Amino acid sequence: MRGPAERPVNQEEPSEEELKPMAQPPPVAPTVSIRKAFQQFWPYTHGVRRFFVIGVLFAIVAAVCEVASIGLFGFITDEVLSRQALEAFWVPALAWLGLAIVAGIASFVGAYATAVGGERFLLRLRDKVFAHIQTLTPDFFENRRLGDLMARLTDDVEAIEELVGSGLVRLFMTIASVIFFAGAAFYIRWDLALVTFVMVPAFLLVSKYFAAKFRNAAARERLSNGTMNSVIEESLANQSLVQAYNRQKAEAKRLHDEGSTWLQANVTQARLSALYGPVAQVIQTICLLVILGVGAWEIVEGRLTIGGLLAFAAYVAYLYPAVQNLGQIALTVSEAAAGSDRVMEILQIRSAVTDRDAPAATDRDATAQPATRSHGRVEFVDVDFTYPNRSRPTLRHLSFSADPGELIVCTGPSGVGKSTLAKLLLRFYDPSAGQILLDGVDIRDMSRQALRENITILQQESLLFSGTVRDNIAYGRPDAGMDDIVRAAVTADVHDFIGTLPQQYDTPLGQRGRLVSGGQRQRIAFARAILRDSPVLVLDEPMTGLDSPTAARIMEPLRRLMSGRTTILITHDLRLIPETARTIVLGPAQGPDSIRIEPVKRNGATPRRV
Ligand SMILES: Nc1ncnc2c1ncn2[C@@H]1O[C@H](COP(=O)(O)OP(=O)(O)OP(=O)(O)O)[C@@H](O)[C@H]1O
Repeated sequence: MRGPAERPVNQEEPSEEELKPMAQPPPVAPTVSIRKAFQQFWPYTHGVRRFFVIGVLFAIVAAVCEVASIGLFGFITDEVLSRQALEAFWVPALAWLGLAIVAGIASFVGAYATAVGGERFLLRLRDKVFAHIQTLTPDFFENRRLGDLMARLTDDVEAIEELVGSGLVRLFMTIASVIFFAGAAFYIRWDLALVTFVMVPAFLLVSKYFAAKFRNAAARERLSNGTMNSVIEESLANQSLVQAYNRQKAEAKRLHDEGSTWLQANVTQARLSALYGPVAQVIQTICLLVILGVGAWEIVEGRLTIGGLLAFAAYVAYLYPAVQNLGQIALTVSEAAAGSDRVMEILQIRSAVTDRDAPAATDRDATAQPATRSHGRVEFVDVDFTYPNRSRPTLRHLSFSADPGELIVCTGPSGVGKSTLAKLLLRFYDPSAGQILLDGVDIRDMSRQALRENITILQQESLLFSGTVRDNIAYGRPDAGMDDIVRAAVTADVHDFIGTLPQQYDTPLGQRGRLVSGGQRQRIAFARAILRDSPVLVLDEPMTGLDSPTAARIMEPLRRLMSGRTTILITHDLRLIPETARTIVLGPAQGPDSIRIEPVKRNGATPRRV
């Protein structure tokens, strides 16, 4: 969170003063070219390309119909209007109507196919990016702001669709229109058409100038959109803290500041977009006037009919917006490139922890098999670990083993690495040195999925979702029947409490399960762990935040939960430690003897640390 607000916050509508442009944010130019961004995301269109092809083909049909209609208009002008021959009107008029209907149908089919292809592409790309993010270790999330990630998954992914989906279709359509209308203009009078083409480079230069500026503004807009989302997400997720500490105004100011940056970038984009149209319009008008002037002279000289001139002018009137559109597409694509840069960055991050492929596993241990249901023997063999962004090791020379069904208590001062031990066992990270074994197999030789099937972790804060009680208990075993769910709830001593809820097992638990108390959340989490029924259990401070009566109440369900499972109980709370448990006392990782295994802990005495 930021420091205290530096200037008073206006909680009403932002004043004119506040809406004045703030200090210009540093330009954030995308680091990838449009071509590279396109190459990166084009493969994701596999399976939907046919929609884009249909979109382009039907748009071309519509453009051909328009070209033919204009030809008919010229014909009607010369053959019907100039000669006042009404009988010659009906056939071209009917043909024109037919062309208009065909063009209408073709436009509809083309636009619809493009939209379907674009939406499917969006769905697929978002799924892929989300699936990729889920392969990354918790380390990635600890270093990122969730709101920004959400913006990348929604707005930025949408922008990419503009690049490789609808934007591409529009590009082809526009190029086809330029070719047809220019071809028709050349067909009528090639020399006059050449005059009109003299102005085309002016369009292209203007577009290039605008696109470069637009791209810069778009990159800033994408960035501030992500930051704004982060502020909203953080602030809403921590509302109780915000309100308890009277930080509403400061939070509103944070959002306002980020919103102002976003506003600036958007206003710049809108200004460029709005300016491009009139500038192009002026160029277009100059061209039309040149054509009319030269055309009038040609008519006077008898080298061109009025119908010919009107049709020619109409072709050019269609041609220039198409050329102008090319510039507009360049602006949209620039925006898309800014978004694609942010999505590509995420896709290029590789998880520090990966599943070994089969040959590598074979090199390591010819007998290694992915675990199905393990017996639950856990061994740490001389394990060292340093967090990626830290220079000092957190764990050094950690060795211990737990037999199937045994309880190992892990204690030691705060920050010494107890929770880290659990993260290593679940392969959120891999040790820097040493090995962790499950049933004698190095856990790096198992798939992460198989490993995690065998381990259930209960973290310091019981994490619940916003679904119902039933959904939350069945989270680790979605196929569980109601009987199993109820049995788990009874064992966790939470069934009676659930019976008092308005919709019993169908009661929604609210955002992060906040509609129930800490102790109730804890027991629901126990029921979830019981239902999952894995052979290894890691309990990270299961009593955190509970008062003595509540803690006493969950002791019995906790014992039931641990019974028959290899349990690593991380705790400072001596009430939890049974007489017979082996205790590991972690000390600061300064030397090889910093970890001590105490055989038995008695009389609630604190184990000594070496
Ligand atoms: N993702 C991370 N990146 C870098 N350092 C980390 C990370 N997570 C934890 N640490 C550091 O590693 C050390 C061990 O943290 P850990 O959470 O394992 O301690 P702990 O013994 O469980 O503490 P507590 O009893 O307070 O829960 C701490 O110094 C902590 O700051």
